[in-house]
Amino acid sequence: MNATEEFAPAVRSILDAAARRPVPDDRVSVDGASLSNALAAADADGRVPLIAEVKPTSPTTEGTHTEDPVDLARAMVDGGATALSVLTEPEHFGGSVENLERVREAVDVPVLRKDFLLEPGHLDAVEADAALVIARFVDDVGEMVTAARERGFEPLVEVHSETELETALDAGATLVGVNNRDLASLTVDLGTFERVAPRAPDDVTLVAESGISTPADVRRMREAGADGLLVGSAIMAGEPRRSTEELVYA
Ligand SMILES: O=C(O)c1ccccc1NCC(=O)[C@H](O)[C@H](O)COP(=O)(O)O
Repeated sequence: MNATEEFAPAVRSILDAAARRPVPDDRVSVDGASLSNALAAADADGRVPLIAEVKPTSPTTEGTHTEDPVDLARAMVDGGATALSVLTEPEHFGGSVENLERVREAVDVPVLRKDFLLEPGHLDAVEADAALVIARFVDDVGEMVTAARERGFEPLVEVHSETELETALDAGATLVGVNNRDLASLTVDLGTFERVAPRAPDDVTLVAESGISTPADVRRMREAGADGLLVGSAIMAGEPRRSTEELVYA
């Protein structure tokens, strides 16, 4: 991992909390549904392949959404979401492994575990279909990609720069998220995806993450090559079914 001094204080706090998390004794083994196949199927159906995020709060969100995560998840799926992302980080995002378990039980779409996983043992806290691996935060991306696949998760490797993209590809990632949010400063710039995406080979499934809030943003990311979009705040801020629909049929 890069020196943590370069990150915003909120991100340093997230990483400190993640490092303190206990590692479960038993290894998870799951027969996860393929997130990348689901994104491709939605695209073939003429829908925007959208991963809607159950995100109760965050360091850049005011207040906390207290609705039942299962109600939110069902509304997002009814609105046309191809897959869901569920925050499991408790201290800064109001998430939990219980939220993920309940949501995955209630819906019939792939569910991504959204958390700050620093070592293979952190993957063992809960079953999911896919797990986020943030290239900037792990010492060995290849080790995390292998560990995720060994457990049956599809790894979504998140990058923010061309260099991190190279690291992800060298690690064998086939599903890559380009985060428009700079985790050093927490600023969002959709130009990040536009800059990084052209460097990825065609056979990699590319997800544009963060800062997407309008149908125009959706079209912009799709034109830049996004095979999928990950949207949290904009959906949580509105009525979740309607705000999902607005983006899925952009
Ligand atoms: O969202 C934050 O405030 C945040 C702060 C610090 C580290 C990570 C953060 N977000 C993680 C995410 O990746 C987003 O939840 C996800 O991409 C959705 O973004 P958005 O649609 O902008 O809510």
